[in-house]
Amino acid sequence: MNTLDQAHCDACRADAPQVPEAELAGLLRQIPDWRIEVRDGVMQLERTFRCADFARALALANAVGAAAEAEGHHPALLVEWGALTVTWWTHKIRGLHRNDFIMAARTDALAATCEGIQ
Ligand SMILES: C[C@H](O)[C@H](O)[C@H]1CNC2=NC(N)=NC(=O)C2=N1
Repeated sequence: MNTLDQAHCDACRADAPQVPEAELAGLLRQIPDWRIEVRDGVMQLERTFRCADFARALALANAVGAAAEAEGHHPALLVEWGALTVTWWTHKIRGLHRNDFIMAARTDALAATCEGIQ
């Protein structure tokens, strides 16, 4: 079975189902460094990466942005000196889709290739 970071996003439709509660725990176990945030009733996946400086936070943001463009699924990115906060959710369904877990795993894989990122 494909691991999450090797999977690709489905084109997400407005009537796509959110990840069922029963599947959340299993998916979260594959991205243990991410946390669930709920904002305006919308469940989101979020992780802050410690970076050596602003340039490395920006470099990781650009790498995640390129992956997002390739997959047609986009995060919120907060770039700060020394940190990048990445937040994934599916706007169309105002919640979490499997795509968000795929892209969180892909974000971890990208961060692992960037030096100066923890
Ligand atoms: C038209 C475009 O493909 C869609 O609006 C995509 C773009 N990227 C997206 N990204 C995220 N996170 N959620 C979406 O619903 C979404 N929709």
